[in-house]
Amino acid sequence: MTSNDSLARLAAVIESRKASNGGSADTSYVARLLERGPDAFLKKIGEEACEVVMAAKDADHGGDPKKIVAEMADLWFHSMIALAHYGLQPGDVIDELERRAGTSGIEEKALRKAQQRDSE
Ligand SMILES: N=c1c2ncn([C@@H]3O[C@H](COP(=O)(O)OP(=O)(O)OP(=O)(O)O)[C@@H](O)[C@H]3O)c2ncn1[C@@H]1O[C@H](COP(=O)(O)O)[C@@H](O)[C@H]1O
Repeated sequence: MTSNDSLARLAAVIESRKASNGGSADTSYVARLLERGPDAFLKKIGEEACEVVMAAKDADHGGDPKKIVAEMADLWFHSMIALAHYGLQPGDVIDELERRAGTSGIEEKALRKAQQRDSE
């Protein structure tokens, strides 16, 4: 199974929880978060991002880098709940990364700054 398939499968589960309209909030963590709304899952995204940073800093000081994987999985998972809430798909993010492929971040930033200057 490719990573795209895994993301698509998880997105489909999240969509099915969304379709239950909070009906399975007693048994489903996803349904519960969707029912609680953006404040709940956006807070989790912030927390999980901090946990990724902490795991990476631990790894810098001799900790196990695999902890970064676990924290990053939590971050991706909660981010996917946000995507579903806003009617988006992981494929939209992958398409955006594809669109950026081959464009250096430095080149892109210089172009953006030039466009900003032109519009001022
Ligand atoms: N990938 C995940 C996944 N990753 C993390 N989590 C849950 O995310 C929660 C938050 O993680 P934390 O480390 O912050 O734990 P916590 O302290 O219990 O969290 P809070 O009390 O702060 O909410 C935990 O309860 C994890 O179990 C996930 N819950 C579900 N999934 C996927 O979503 C599917 C549907 O899940 P349900 O909707 O629960 O059936 C599952 O089959 C999985 O594929």
